[in-house]
Amino acid sequence: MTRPVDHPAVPAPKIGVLLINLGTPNAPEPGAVRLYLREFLSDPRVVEIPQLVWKPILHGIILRTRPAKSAHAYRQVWMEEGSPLAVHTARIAAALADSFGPEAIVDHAMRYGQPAIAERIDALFAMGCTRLLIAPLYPQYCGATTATALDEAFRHLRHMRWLPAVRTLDPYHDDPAYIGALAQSVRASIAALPFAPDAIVASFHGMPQRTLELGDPYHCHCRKTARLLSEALGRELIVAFQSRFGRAKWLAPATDEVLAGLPAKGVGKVAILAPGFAADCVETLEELDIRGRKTFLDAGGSDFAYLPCLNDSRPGVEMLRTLVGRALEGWRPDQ
Ligand SMILES: C=CC1=C(C)c2cc3[nH]c(cc4nc(cc5[nH]c(cc1n2)c(C)c5CCC(=O)O)C(CCC(=O)O)=C4C)c(C)c3C=C
Ligand SMILES: [Fe+2]
Ligand SMILES: [Fe+2]
Repeated sequence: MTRPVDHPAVPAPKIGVLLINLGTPNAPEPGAVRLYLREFLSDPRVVEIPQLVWKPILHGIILRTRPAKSAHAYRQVWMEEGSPLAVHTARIAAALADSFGPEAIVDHAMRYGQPAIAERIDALFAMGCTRLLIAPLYPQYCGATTATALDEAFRHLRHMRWLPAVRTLDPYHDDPAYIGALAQSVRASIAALPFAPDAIVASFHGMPQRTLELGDPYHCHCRKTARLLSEALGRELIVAFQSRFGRAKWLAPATDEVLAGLPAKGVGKVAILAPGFAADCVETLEELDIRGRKTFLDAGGSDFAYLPCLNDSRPGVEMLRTLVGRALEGWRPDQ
């Protein structure tokens, strides 16, 4: 009879915190943008029309025309270190690095492109993490963002023999820590402006109206964020939805139409923020700060300010420290 062998000393469990954002091209060039769009727009969580109908449109039209147009947009906002979304997401992860004790490793991944979710889960596991918090950096839940990030993580976990214990970060659209961070950030940005805005616009990324009708909570989450932020600021916010894509009806009102209509309503000075984006990216910096500004000024507005996302600002990082810290409760021996 063989005697059971004692298991070698098991080290204290380590925690991996994996922040996930959307992903972005490697370069502001049509080829790199095409690769990125092909992966992103082939995801059935993002484009919810039958693949048999969608694939010929994607490959026959979109991927032939959009990469050059989008590359132009990316070029205008590209930073020395890379795409703004990648740069800000990496900075957020770096700022959180030592926040949860020596047993926790903070890392980041992208749903599309690099660093890939599978690769970072493997790296965390190789570093000894037997507990994993998957944290999609989307305050408002949407199938097209939150769910697909989680899908991808679980798809990879399926192949692992020895699974870590897994938790996921809740959407945080109505969390007082998030609303407080937004309010603090907006107040500070507005105090630094050379003008007092007549109106503040909260612009969220849009999605098809049909997705709302199918039961996705994203629209309700956006509305609730805006209501709570408006209460915290003690002033009205105009809610709008940007980044319309394709021919279907998207959530209304559209940000560009709202901006074009404000001067005729007596709003000459406007400030705009994008509370649904954890990090500034092409959608905020090019679509709002460059194109939105032009739309508003061309329509007769006199002053326009784009208020930056939370990024790795002090209130933004403090907010994530609170949310992630709470999600790790009971896992950290130092608590
Ligand atoms: C923040 C939430 C987001 C939702 C909801 C969302 C839905 C969604 N997006 C598209 C199509 C595109 N989005 C693009 C860029 C983009 N989208 C988000 C976030 C959400 N998208 C971010 C953070 C970014 C920026 C990426 C970057 O590299 O900086 C693009 C690519 C840019 C372009 O070509 O215009 C497309 C296309 C759909 C169809 C969709 C559906 C619900
Ligand atoms: Fe998008
Ligand atoms: Fe856009």
